Amino acid sequence: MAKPPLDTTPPNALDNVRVVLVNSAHPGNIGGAARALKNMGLSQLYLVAPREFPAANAVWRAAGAAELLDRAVVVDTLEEAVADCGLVVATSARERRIPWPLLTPRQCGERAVAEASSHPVALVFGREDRGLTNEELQACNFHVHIPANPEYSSLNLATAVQVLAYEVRMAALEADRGEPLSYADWDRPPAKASDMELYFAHLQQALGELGFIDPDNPRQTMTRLRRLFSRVRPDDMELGILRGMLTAIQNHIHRSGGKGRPD
Ligand SMILES: C[S@@+](CC[C@H](N)C(=O)[O-])C[C@H]1O[C@@H](n2cnc3c(N)ncnc32)[C@H](O)[C@@H]1O
Repeated sequence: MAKPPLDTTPPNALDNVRVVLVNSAHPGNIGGAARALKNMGLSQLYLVAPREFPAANAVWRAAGAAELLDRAVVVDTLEEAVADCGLVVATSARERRIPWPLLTPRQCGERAVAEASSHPVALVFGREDRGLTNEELQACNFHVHIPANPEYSSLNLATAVQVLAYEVRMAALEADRGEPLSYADWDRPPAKASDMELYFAHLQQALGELGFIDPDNPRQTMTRLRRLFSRVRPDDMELGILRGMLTAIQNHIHRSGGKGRPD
């Protein structure tokens, strides 16, 4: 009897890493991404407002991975897709004006696997024609750029998914061999993406009341603060402390009947 192919899948290591496709235009790419995921032992596919889905072309391109399409989670916004995630990594084919903390694809795979044992991890991919918006990128902890030919660096969407899914699998196989990853365990889980969004809204409101920013026109200040906190990645308890501090500042402002900074 023929031996079954060697199963090198690390148990459970990959179930907590999801791939999020934002506003994909071509169902063939969704199918291609599903196939890439299944080839690499990943299974969680999230679709943010796909232009055409379900679609026969997606099933055709998915080939033997069509069940991932049946189980795909379809949501309206990126915020919903990553709400419960402790680590959110955006992929981008080009550099942005305000650079964000950057990971190589290899570091991304290692970090995703190291963190997936304690909380859901999201890898976010953009639209075929214009990638992710700056706002979407700024909702993520890290950016990953696949160092392709600088003269032609934009990969097909499903191909980009394949590259990162491969790195996640390689990191999972390394971890399974017991080779230590360079991330120390933390005593608390990192704050969830949805809690970070509530924090940023609270911060903007408090800084507005303080007179530090114009609430209607915060310019780059909020973006830079977002980047700062994305870099720090507070845990859930630290975020609670930060929100408590904001509330105390707001109470103080309200008690003194006005803005913090004299006009
Ligand atoms: C065809 S690309 C979008 C290209 C788009 N014109 C742009 O400038 O962002 C579709 C998606 O694939 C991923 N991608 C393509 N090339 C990439 C690269 N070199 N590094 C990281 N992600 C890449 C990103 O998620 C990107 O949003």
